[in-house]
Amino acid sequence: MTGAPLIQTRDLCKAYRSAVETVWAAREVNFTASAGEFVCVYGASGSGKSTLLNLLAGLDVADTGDIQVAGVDVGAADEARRARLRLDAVGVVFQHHQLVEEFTAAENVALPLEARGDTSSAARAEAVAQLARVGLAGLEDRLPGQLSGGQRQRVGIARALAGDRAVLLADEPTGALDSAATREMFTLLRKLSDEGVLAVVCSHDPRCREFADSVYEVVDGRLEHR
Ligand SMILES: Nc1ncnc2c1ncn2[C@@H]1O[C@H](COP(=O)(O)OP(=O)(O)OP(=O)(O)O)[C@@H](O)[C@H]1O
Repeated sequence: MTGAPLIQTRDLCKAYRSAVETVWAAREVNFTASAGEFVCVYGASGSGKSTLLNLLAGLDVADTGDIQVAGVDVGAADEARRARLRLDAVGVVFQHHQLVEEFTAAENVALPLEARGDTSSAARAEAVAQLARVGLAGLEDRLPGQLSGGQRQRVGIARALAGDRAVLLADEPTGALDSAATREMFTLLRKLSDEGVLAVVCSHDPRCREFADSVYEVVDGRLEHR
């Protein structure tokens, strides 16, 4: 299922400059992706995958070019507006789950909801629903240390999607997982896309491409459709 474009970039460029060199981490990136799409992005180490995700998430700012995400002009948005975009529409997960170890699964998922002003009972109900959606019903009150690596990463996905966020940006989400948990993670991401989520997944793992609707390679900052 694919629908309206949720991400559109035009000629996005980002360079990192030091006294000795200029590294083009994004070069004229033109990228469109829609609701319900599972996009796999791969590329050599240092090619610019994380830079692209960080630009899409508004965690980093492009030098030139346009970027629209969920109806927001990210290039024109200030830091507060970009943070709000992440709370409302764009969830991000990384290789390491970045859960708060002292909080239960449900408390972790509730964090962004409480940050945007939901009451604690509404946040808890939504957290329980999101945990069920990622296959963790019944494990809401476990601490991260009482979950497997794959389960912890699922909590991270539930947290990223909590509040009905439509875009999921995942940077090497299976990098710390074994082979079976990796396959389960891609199966979950496929299911979420089938439910309407736009998932943009940077992954070295070739199995990611089997599950994706569209596949891109980043080569020296350029995004090439495969
Ligand atoms: N904050 C920064 N300052 C300077 N250079 C940077 C910075 N962030 C990234 N780079 C450089 O930009 C290029 C792209 O980096 P990026 O992390 O986006 O690549 P990547 O494809 O995600 O790599 P990996 O697979 O190793 O995570 C690399 O040459 C990197 O060294």
